[in-house]
Amino acid sequence: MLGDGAGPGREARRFFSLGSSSAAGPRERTLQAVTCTKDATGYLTTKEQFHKFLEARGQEKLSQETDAGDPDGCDLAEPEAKRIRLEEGQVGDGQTEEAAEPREQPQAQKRARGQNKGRPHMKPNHYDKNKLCPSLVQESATKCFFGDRCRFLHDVGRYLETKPADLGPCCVLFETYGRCPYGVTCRFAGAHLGPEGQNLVQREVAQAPPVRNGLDKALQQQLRKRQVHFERAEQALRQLGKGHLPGPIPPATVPEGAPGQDICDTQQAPLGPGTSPPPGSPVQTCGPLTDEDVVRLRPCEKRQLDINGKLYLAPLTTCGNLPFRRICKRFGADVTCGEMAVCTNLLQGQTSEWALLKRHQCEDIFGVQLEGAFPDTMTKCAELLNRTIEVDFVDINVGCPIDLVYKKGGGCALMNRSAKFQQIVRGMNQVLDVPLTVKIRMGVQERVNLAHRLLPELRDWGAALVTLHGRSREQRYTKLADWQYIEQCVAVASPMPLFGNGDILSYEDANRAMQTGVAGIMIARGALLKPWLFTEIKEQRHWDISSSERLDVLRDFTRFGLEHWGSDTQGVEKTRRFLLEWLSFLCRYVPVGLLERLPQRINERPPYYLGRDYLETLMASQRAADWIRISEMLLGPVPPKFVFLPKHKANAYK
Ligand SMILES: Cc1cc2nc3c(=O)[nH]c(=O)nc-3n(C[C@H](O)[C@H](O)[C@H](O)COP(=O)(O)O)c2cc1C
Repeated sequence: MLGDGAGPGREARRFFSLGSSSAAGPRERTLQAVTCTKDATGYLTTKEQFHKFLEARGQEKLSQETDAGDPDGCDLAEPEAKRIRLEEGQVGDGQTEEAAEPREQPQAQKRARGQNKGRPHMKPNHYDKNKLCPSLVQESATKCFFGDRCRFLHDVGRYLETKPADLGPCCVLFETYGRCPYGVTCRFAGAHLGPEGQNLVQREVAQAPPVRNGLDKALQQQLRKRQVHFERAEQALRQLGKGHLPGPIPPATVPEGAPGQDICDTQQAPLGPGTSPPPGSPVQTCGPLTDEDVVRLRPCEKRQLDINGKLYLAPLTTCGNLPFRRICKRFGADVTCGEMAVCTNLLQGQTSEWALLKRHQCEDIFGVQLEGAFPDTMTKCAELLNRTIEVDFVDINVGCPIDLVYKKGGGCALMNRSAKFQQIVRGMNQVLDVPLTVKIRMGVQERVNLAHRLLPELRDWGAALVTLHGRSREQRYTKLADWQYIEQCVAVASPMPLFGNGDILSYEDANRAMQTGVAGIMIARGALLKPWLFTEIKEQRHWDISSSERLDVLRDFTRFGLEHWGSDTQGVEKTRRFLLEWLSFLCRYVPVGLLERLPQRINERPPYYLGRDYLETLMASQRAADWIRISEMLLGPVPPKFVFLPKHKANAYK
């Protein structure tokens, strides 16, 4: 029996078997506690007993349960009214599908799906009423433009009187870059403030900025004023409107019949008005011409995406943020993708949407994912991204089940709108210099599979790769992914590579998946439950990771988070919220050493169990208050009146 070794929490050791309940079919096997160590309270099978036991051991009682997590044609243009805004962190797929729907019905009447509605919404500045004016923090800023009307403090002394205590002696930004841009507002400011309160600079910032794909302020202005021209997109859309099915337009367009004529590299071209030369005038060059400039690219000459056999970390709204992806990269993820971005929000220059495109330098094969329902906005957005960001591929989310997206014809709905779907794929493909990939589901309704019919079409439309999530929209996470169907689809997609996605939580799952003939696998919840899964797959082993090693992983996440979101109060609290969202999934991991039979399966619901030490027990708790406690170990005490309810019902097993 595994997990039988001695350890500090020996008396609390539990063993679990992966038995099938008599009523359940082979697919609905549950995790069952088969052995419990007794203490005065008897078998620790209930929450109350579990708490009593902890109390008896002198451990602090785990906090009370919150209600977090219930266990369980030719028209190419997007109508203005249909433009949508997803709330920050709303999922593009997965379990929070109703998060943005209007509340027409009382909560009780609705089917409990995988998201927590009515979450307390905190404004970002909620914690920092006594904020210091940025003009006093930013080194480049000289004076406050708002003068007397500025609502922030201008007296550093007064600010310091109310500023909460430092959270630690070391500032990650100061340590990494030799200076902390948050200066006196940093929650670790003691590490870099001089005797007179001046912000110290240790050394010059030598390395290139690690995060790419930021939104340039000038471009944002132009987007907001709708001054950006989309020449390639418009050309592509014109052709599509006429019923032509064109191939990709080369990055630098050459007027017909004028080979060798001067051209302007669109990558370098300014984006605003006046960027296009007046009609009839020769197109200007920005540098010497290459052969590629003067010869049209054929589809086969587009940049290729060769990720066969690689481990692909799925796009994960809210949870798949840049700090989390850095963690997964360190554990061996090969391919990463940004969280789903709404194309209309990108076209409007929304800062929060553009933040989803950011790429860390460790992300060597990186793509971004777009959601949209109309060829014009999707094609324009593709052109915009082609000119402005560094990516290896662009993915379209045609698996998104959320009603808000679906009802507007996006996400999964595109699988039933093949004319629009085709125009989107062809239009985007035409303006992108990087490969276009598509993520789909089996279909929309449970017993009406569409993927096998769409895959040959997607191949003809020019998709470089498709990922198939082996479930329908209707199914959500209620049943296991259908890998048999994925296997059938491999042949029809060929020679286009097909990645398979669904339920991979161990190297055995990964091996089985690869045996279906897919080009590679995409991992979503498996990475949230145990980001070291990538190592397990690569090293073909189960890793009985200790609770202190897991805490180190979380510590790294908070360091990456502070680097990414900032080390001032706002950055700390943002890091905490994303950590808490992740913890709502992490708690589902059952340590290898406690399992009687390996491996853990993703649809198995772990019972209440005791870990081999206090931390392991705490990490297994499904209570938001215990996740908060873990966050406090890493980021200090939460602000007064802090509340947290996860967006995703991570434990929505069915
Ligand atoms: C929290 C969460 C967020 C997700 N966000 C996205 C997303 O933004 N885009 C997307 O295509 N799929 C998204 N998905 C779906 C996953 O990428 C994946 O297709 C699905 O979870 C099945 O894979 P799994 O069984 O490995 O979890 C999300 C899933 C979860 C659990």
